[in-house]
Amino acid sequence: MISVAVLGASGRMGSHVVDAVNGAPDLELVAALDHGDDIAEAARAGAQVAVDFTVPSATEANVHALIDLGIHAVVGTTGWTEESLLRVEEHLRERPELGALIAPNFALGAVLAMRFSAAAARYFESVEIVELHHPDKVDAPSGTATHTAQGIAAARAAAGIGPSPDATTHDPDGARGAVIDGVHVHAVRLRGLVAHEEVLLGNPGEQLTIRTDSFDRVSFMPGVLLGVREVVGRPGLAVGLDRYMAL
Ligand SMILES: NC(=O)c1ccc[n+]([C@@H]2O[C@H](COP(=O)([O-])OP(=O)(O)OC[C@H]3O[C@@H](n4cnc5c(N)ncnc54)[C@H](O)[C@@H]3O)[C@@H](O)[C@H]2O)c1
Ligand SMILES: O=C(O)C1=N[C@H](C(=O)O)CCC1
Repeated sequence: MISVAVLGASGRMGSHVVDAVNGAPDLELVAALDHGDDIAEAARAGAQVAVDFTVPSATEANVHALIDLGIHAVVGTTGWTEESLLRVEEHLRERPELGALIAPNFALGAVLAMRFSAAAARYFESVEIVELHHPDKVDAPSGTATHTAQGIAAARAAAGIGPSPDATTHDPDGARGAVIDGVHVHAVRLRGLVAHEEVLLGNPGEQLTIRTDSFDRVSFMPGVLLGVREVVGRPGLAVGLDRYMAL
């Protein structure tokens, strides 16, 4: 039995995680904490793993606190940077028995879409990303789109491919979107959506579209539970659920 605490337990994702943990025969929910609660309560309750679905401004501090408390971390909250990930990696070296999984998207379809996009990237001249989410989301572009762009850019760089062609010289209103590692990312916020992403890859005369849709937050739960079960045996930092999957 793995004892689990949930941080952000009252939120859209956290409340689903509470239900998923309660429904798993091999997991026990020992703490459901939200804003204003003392994170040390997770340790007092005996948590081995804490799942963090909070806010980008709080998640890094939560992970450092969990490491100090001797608790493995499974993190879905977005907003991570190369620098904040490095700080966690360094902190974990002080506690070599602990693991932390930080994953921008736990939906299996999204994990595969990120992998497929990186695999396809070297074969296409042009690539752009459109991410589409519910309008209550506080961050843009999405963590998933950022991670997807980084994977695509790394694959293109490794293959010696230059930037996507783009003749734009006049764009005073930013219509070409954000640019992450050279990849244009467009963010849509629309009532009715949950979490969606399209990767558009173009060549002369052809297009490949890789699309993933989460229609319901239950789609993230198998990945979260996989992370909880695996993190206890995988010390160090892992970024992306694919690190725990045999892909
Ligand atoms: N990785 C994934 O698969 C995935 C999926 C969906 C959402 N997300 C990300 O998860 C995060 C949460 O999304 P959401 O839709 O559940 O947001 P939400 O606003 O519904 O929930 C966030 C919760 O965190 C609480 N909170 C804020 N600061 C806290 C703190 N310091 N300690 C404990 N709780 C705190 C809030 O009170 C709230 O209840 C976002 O960053 C989002 O992008 C990731
Ligand atoms: O609903 C959100 O917020 C989501 N956030 C993640 C992201 O930013 O990529 C994952 C999808 C849902």
